[in-house]
Amino acid sequence: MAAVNPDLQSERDGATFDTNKLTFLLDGGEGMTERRREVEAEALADPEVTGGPHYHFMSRPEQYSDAVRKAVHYMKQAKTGKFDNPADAHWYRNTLWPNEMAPIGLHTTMFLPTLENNSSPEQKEKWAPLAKDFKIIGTYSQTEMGHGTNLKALETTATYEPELEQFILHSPTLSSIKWWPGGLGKTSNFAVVMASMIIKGKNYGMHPFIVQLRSLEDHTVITGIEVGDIGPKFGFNTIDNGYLKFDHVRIPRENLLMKNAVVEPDGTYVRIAKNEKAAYSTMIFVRAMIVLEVATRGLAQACTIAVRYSCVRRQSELVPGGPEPKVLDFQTQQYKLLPVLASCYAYWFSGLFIRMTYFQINYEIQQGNIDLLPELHAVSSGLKAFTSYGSMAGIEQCRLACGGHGFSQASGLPKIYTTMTAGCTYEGENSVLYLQMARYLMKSFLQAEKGETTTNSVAYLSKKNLDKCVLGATLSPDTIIAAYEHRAARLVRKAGLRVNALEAAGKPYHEAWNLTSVQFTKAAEAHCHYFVVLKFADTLEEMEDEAEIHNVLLQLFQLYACYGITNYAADFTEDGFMSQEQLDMVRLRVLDLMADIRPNAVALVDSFDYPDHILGSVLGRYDGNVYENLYKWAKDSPLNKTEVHDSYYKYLQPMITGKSNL
Ligand SMILES: CCCCCCCCCCCCCCCC(=O)SCCNC(=O)CCNC(=O)[C@H](O)C(C)(C)COP(=O)(O)OP(=O)(O)OC[C@H]1O[C@@H](n2cnc3c(N)ncnc32)[C@H](O)[C@@H]1OP(=O)(O)O
Ligand SMILES: Cc1cc2nc3c(=O)[nH]c(=O)nc-3n(C[C@H](O)[C@H](O)[C@H](O)COP(=O)(O)OP(=O)(O)OC[C@H]3O[C@@H](n4cnc5c(N)ncnc54)[C@H](O)[C@@H]3O)c2cc1C
Repeated sequence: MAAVNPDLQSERDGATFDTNKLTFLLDGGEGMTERRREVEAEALADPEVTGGPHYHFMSRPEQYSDAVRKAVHYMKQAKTGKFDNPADAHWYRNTLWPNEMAPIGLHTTMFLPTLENNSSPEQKEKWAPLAKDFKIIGTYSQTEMGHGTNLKALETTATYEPELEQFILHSPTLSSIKWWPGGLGKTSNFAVVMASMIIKGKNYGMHPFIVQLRSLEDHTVITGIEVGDIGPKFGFNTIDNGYLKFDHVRIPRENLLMKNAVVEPDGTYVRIAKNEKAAYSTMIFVRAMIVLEVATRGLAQACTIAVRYSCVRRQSELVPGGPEPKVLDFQTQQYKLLPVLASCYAYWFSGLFIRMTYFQINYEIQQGNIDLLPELHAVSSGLKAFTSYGSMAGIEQCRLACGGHGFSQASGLPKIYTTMTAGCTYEGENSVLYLQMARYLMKSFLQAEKGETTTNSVAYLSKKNLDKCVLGATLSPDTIIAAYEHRAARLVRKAGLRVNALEAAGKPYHEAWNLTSVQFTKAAEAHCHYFVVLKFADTLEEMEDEAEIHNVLLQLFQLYACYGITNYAADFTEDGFMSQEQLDMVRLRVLDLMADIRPNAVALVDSFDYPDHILGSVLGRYDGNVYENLYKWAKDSPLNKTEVHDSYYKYLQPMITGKSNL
């Protein structure tokens, strides 16, 4: 390995804590880190993983094709049973497709989980092994050209015919064509298709059906089905998001996944699930995973790149006539990057929390206890929206902080951004998810107004909140949490009271709701902000024995919280809760905290522990040897393969010389 750039080495030498120990905390324990590193090291040593063509120098069809090559490599490895632990599979995939979507991504994240969680025991026994062994490759096909959000309006029909015990799948309109499912266009031969189930003229709403799309022999499309790729996108170009149209395609009754509802041979419909939204369960799972796996990790990579580069890049003057400083020594550069880095840590701890909570509550749900489903739905929706919006803005901030070189694909940042930002839309558009959280907040507000106790994430709504902020210069976690609680409770209450007032003035509830939805979206955001602050504080409380790490995490916590207060100052001050003096103090503390964190900035991003291959960035290389590798990158550009490009002979030469050598 090349020598490390001394400007980065000096940062590492000056760190006040052991990065390894912080990595253990982020991974969930030393054993988890060791295992992740083993899996990554094995993948990195494999030329099938690292040795393919250069991602950025391929056309889109080449990018897709190379991603399929990798998919086959992955599936061969998986078939040996080496990824029986889902976490191992996950680390391997992240190394194989760094910031790319695998053509079989939906197979692993939604198709298989839907088969496992929505099938009857017999169906699970039949389908899950086929999917696990990649004998069939599937996707999750729900969204249509006309509707993604409003699932009640999905137009694809599955009409039951008792005589033959079959469902007939049909796409009755242009807008009913399935549109967007990942891996649908060219890769998958099966899909879970969400369709409105009709029995004897009655529409029972969206249900999951397993449907074969292509021959298992030669991949030709099944009669009555039309399927294809939807074309190039803002990102996600290694995956064939697709369209799918049915023309009266018959499938057996048994292809309705029957864990939550059964259709008997004579067409009798029997609901089994206690909650009518049981068919939405895979979406909850993915939303809960997006927080850490998509939003936070994307941001962590962008921070790694921008912070390292900011310690390698020297520009301008700090001391008149003095040497050019590292750009991270400018306060404005710290202001661009360090609050973003703090938010990344904040999201990380919320991500760990919601992942664990998902598995705990889902276990309860599988045992038949659905009491906590509304809480899980609300928190996973809200956190997915809050963290993906925050990461989207944070990654762009990181790109801006890298100046001109940030705009080059060599920075790795455009790829990280376009892949991550899709997470603001898929799996529930963010405003729509905030409004789901808002429904929960409205209900909880009404409970609190009645004097009932609210619990879990909304416990603060029925508590007596402080009227005056007691935040002082020590910035204790308790006083910070109290301030965020006050803000969220006030915004929820204000929105709730407005709904009530509009209704009292004669507006129907739906109109009162729509007229309050901007306020409610802000209330939902404030609630999520509070929750993320709370989970960060909980993490600090649980790890008090690691003094050096605790110190630096406490600084990050304080920076995250203070920066949030300065950004939303009106929310904290307009009702007189926080005084102008307190706000001024918080603003100054942001600057002081940045200075405190600055010496550990590189160590804090090193702790995310991303191998260079995953970062895919010339600017963020671990060794900091940026300039020589930027030069190499440019020389590798396909446009430089010949001294004179073909376009000269085609277009320029005839214009300049009046003749053509072609
Ligand atoms: C190791 C592993 C790593 C993994 C690593 C992951 C990587 C990850 C890569 C991903 C790769 C790309 C993957 C993209 C894949 C797609 O994008 S798949 C398509 C996703 N589509 C969506 O998310 C659609 C969004 N829309 C919806 O979810 C619903 O229609 C809405 C917006 C929630 C509204 O639903 P609705 O039926 O109109 O319901 P609504 O009348 O609003 O509410 C009725 C009641 O149901 C409740 N409700 C609504 N939804 C739910 C629910 N899901 N559950 C429970 N209750 C619910 C409401 O709270 C409400 O309750 P009440 O207030 O009445 O008590
Ligand atoms: C990269 C990517 C991958 C995807 N993968 C899959 C997949 O594998 N499988 C699959 O089935 N789908 C997939 N999707 C589809 C995705 O789930 C939907 O696009 C998403 O749920 C948003 O729905 P929509 O497109 O209908 O947006 P729309 O609902 O049309 O959103 C447009 C605007 O309308 C607003 N809006 C809509 N309804 C409301 C409301 N009730 N209140 C207030 N505002 C509202 C939204 O906030 C938004 O601003 C994917 C999408 C993308 C971009």
